[in-house]
Amino acid sequence: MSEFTTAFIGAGNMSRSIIGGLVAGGVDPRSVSASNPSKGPLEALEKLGLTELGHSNVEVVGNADVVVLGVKPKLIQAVCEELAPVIRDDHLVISVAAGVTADNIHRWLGSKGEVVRCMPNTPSQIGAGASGLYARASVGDANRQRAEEVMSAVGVVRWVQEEPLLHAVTAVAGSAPAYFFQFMEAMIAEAGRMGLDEESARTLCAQTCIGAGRMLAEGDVDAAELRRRVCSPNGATERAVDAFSAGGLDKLVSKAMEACAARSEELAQEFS
Ligand SMILES: NC(=O)C1=CN([C@@H]2O[C@H](COP(=O)(O)OP(=O)(O)OC[C@H]3O[C@@H](n4cnc5c(N)ncnc54)[C@H](OP(=O)(O)O)[C@@H]3O)[C@@H](O)[C@H]2O)C=CC1
Ligand SMILES: O=C(O)[C@@H]1CCC=N1
Repeated sequence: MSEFTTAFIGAGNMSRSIIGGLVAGGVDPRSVSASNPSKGPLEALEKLGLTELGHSNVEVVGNADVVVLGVKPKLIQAVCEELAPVIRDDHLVISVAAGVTADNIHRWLGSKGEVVRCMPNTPSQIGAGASGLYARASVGDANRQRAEEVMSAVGVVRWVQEEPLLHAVTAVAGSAPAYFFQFMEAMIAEAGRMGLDEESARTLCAQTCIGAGRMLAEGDVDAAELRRRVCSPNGATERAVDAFSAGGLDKLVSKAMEACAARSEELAQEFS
């Protein structure tokens, strides 16, 4: 990655995941700064080798080239207004907040900074993230490239040309690790009821999830065909897949993703 400095405002789950991924990927931790009101999250970052840590958002921005807004959506306006005096016109400001629009962020920053919205997910922490990016029309090529460079360092990136598509990115990637965790929780619990010890159930389940994900990501075969290849006619898998279909899995997934995207849209309205 090219040389630049990045300041994270808010050091909670998502910032920590991105910083963890950047550092694990070879970014010099001294080129990353972070601010947070409470000490706990900063102590976790100290363990990653970060030295520029503090409680003042303004001070932490210092001379950073890139500013990442990692606070909850309801705090974005206050944080932007606080940062407005130190944001330059050419600053790249990346917001990971769900919903909150790029135009609002730019306005709250005093109409300064080149604002890119990002919808990342927590697997960024291990370099296996999946992020959607959207840039305001005024963002120059250099900062578009830099935003992509930051997020590519922690996973795969896709640009969306229309901002509302970030709601879909939230539903399919930002929030989605939680769906898989919930699915795995249920699988591990059932494997336990069937008699497997917890460690074996967890290891076998997690590895199966990784393996299935990699087959889809790395091959040129679609998910439906990969599923069919596991289902021997009148075999064991078919019974499981039939049970999912009879239980309305497709509809349930649509309903869950629609609810997720709808909440993301609501956040955009609530914090405008
Ligand atoms: N978690 C996820 O999987 C994802 C989250 N996001 C987005 O990331 C953002 C952060 O979410 P997440 O990391 O989960 O939330 P967290 O609550 O884990 O982190 C938010 C952090 O912001 C800190 N904070 C509170 N007030 C301020 C302030 N005024 N200035 C600076 N920092 C402050 C909090 O500190 P303290 O605890 O001391 O109050 C906390 O550590 C949200 O906008 C969310 O929409 C996007 C994609 C995925
Ligand atoms: O739950 C949320 O609102 C955030 C956005 C995506 C993941 N976490």
